[in-house]
Amino acid sequence: MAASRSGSQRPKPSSLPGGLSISCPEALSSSPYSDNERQCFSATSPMGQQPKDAFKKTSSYLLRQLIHRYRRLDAEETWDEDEEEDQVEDQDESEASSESEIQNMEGEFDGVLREEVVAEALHKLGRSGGGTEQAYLNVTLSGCALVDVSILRGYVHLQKLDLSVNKIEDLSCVSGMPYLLELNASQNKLTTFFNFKSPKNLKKVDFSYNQISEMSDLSAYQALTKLILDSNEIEEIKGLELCSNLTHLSLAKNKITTLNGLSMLPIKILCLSNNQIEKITGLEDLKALQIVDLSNNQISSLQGLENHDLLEVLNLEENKIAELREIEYLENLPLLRVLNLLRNPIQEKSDYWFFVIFMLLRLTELDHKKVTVEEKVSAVNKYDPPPEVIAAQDHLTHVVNSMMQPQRIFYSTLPSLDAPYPMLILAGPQACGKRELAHRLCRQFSTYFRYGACHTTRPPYFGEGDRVDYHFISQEVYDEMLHMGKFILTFRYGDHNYGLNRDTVEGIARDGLASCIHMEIEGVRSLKCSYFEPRYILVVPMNKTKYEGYLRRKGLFSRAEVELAVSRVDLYIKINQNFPGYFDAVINADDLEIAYQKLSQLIREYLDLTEEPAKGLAPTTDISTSHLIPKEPFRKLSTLSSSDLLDSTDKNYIVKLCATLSAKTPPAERHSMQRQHERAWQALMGKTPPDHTLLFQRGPVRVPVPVTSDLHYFTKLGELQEASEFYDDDYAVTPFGSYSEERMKPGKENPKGKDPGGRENIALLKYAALRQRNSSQSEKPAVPSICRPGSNTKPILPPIPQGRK
Ligand SMILES: Nc1ncnc2c1ncn2[C@@H]1O[C@H](COP(=O)(O)OP(=O)(O)OP(=O)(O)O)[C@@H](O)[C@H]1O
Repeated sequence: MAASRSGSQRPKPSSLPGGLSISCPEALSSSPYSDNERQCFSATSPMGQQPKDAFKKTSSYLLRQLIHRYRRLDAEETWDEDEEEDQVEDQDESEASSESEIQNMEGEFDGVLREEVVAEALHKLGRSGGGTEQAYLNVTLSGCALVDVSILRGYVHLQKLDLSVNKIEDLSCVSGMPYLLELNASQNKLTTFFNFKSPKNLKKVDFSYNQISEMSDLSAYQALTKLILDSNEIEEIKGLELCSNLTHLSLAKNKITTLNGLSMLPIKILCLSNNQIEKITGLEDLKALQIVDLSNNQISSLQGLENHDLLEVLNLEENKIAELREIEYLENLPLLRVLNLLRNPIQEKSDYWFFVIFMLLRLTELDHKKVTVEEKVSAVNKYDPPPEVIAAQDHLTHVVNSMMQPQRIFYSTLPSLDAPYPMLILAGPQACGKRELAHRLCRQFSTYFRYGACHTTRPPYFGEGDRVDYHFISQEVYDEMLHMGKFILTFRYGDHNYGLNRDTVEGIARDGLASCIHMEIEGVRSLKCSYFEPRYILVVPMNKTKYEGYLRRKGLFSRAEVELAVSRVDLYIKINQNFPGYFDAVINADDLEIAYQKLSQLIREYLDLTEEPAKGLAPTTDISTSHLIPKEPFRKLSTLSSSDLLDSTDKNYIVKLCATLSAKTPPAERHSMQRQHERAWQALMGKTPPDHTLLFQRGPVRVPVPVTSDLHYFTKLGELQEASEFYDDDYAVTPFGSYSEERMKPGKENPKGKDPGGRENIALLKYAALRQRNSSQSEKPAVPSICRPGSNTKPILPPIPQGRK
């Protein structure tokens, strides 16, 4: 018998008692032996020919064992770790009921493990630890109501021992198992901790759901990799110092208050949920931590987690974390992907969700919810918006603020067939000389440009003139202007606000001049969101050392201001490199004189002031403009060649393209726009049109209309011409304004006597019929109102023509 134990060999019955197979047929089919094993066993074991009466004695134990196993298999199908507690309860109930069943069948069980039961529970035949024999390596005796398992002491080849869900108080039998690798003694009645001589290679131990109250020295268990001690009564972590292979430690549902005794361990998975921990101290040296569960504790700060670079999953559900700033401790954890902060006071913060996502952009799951890309983008836009978003927000603010004020027509928005209102923007870092360049340019080309002084809250430097360089205003005035929608764009630089006032541009536009303004890149970005389409010239010092020296010598700026300005040089150069065409031209500001010559040359080209088109940007010495013959205030872009259009680096491609396309606008459309333009100017000059609409007027206006029947001209803007097409004169009289319904009747004579035979009326009827047909075929065109209500009110803003926003 001793030989059979030491070999972990068990007798294999050739047949089971008949009564057993009838009462529990599934138990037989769930027997762990394969045919192969059986053959193997009978071939190697001297116990293979066990006498039949031995089984009669043990049949009741086998029955117990099989019923337990049957129930366990049944329960395993629905096993879920999250429901562990419930399962344990169910299992307890199941144990109790199976126990009573058995007791009913065979009387009281004394809890002593017998050899026959072990024989049935052995499985996994393999080479023994010594490598010399075939032996059963595993035994599963879970849920057998065992109290005394001392018989196992002789099973020296066991590698895996499952004694879970029993009533065991003493595990000293394990001392006789030198090859044991895994021990599951969960759900027993153990009060002592590892009270057996250490199996040298013991790796995984589960002592959960026992009554252990103290951890003892485990220095003998150096091979230990996984230790589960959940649901005990442990108050202090200790004895683990020499467990140099321990990677998984679980001490959930104990009475631990501090995280001591864990230093220098290679723990990757640490579970300390449902304890009484208040501070995360003592984890500093656990550099391998990957998964940490500290849920259901009393933790109020995340301090102590900031250096765990390998941390991937962190569960802090149901703690006392209240402040958003606590998230900063997790900010630099590069691998953190899953975080649970449910049921913490921090959840009540209004910014909680997006703030945490923003701080921990690598998260894939927060509070059991997947973090989407859209949420990450929103979080970034909220807390650290990219420059484009800042510019869009700035633009939006000014549009909304200005829309809330009474509307009026702007000179700078007047429709034009050729190009939008001309503006020149000099962009570059602070004090690079762009302001001086702008002033010189406006002096030289004073019939074309005027300097547009921005508003600023900064005090003037010595020598600066109010309204000459800036409009110097107080913060209160600035705020007031902002709320009144006065600005086209604003920008905060250093401690001061800057803004481009719409009235500044309007004043210059009213005088028929182009605006020349200098600003930083933020202003450029915001302006690019608007309908303005200026030319942007980048003025940037290429020699940073020289630039820095110049700033220092100026004596106006603090060290930090100088550093900021110099650092922005690279920003400008980078933008110019990364976004070709972002600036229409770039001028090196290292030498301001050369820079000005280049600028002036460029402007003459733009204005088409030279007889010969400029070849390159070689500096010119004579910059007097008296000999120049300006053809037009701004060169007609529609005359540009296709090579001009392809050259998008130094000219505004879109403007040229639109201008070229506009050259192909049908004549009727052009006439309509001309009329619009004319009307808008009249309105600006204070002349209120007699009718509300710009297109249909009462007074006859002579408009050249080509004779054609092409219905293509039936556009909203060309409605006037639609009707005119039914006349064959070159010049038609716009009819609607002076026609009453009475006049529309066929046969009625034109009061001016110009329509013999009612041709005009017929034309109008045809037109009405065509409009009707047109409206039923496509989108509904607005039927021209002959007399709109409220026609004596102020004119509305004219629509912005194609090519503009
Ligand atoms: N409305 C604006 N939007 C954006 N940037 C602006 C605006 N107004 C001024 N700036 C820029 O803010 C920066 C700081 O202005 P500051 O008056 O201190 O410098 P500056 O002496 O005018 O510089 P520079 O001589 O290069 O024009 C300058 O680069 C200026 O061009």
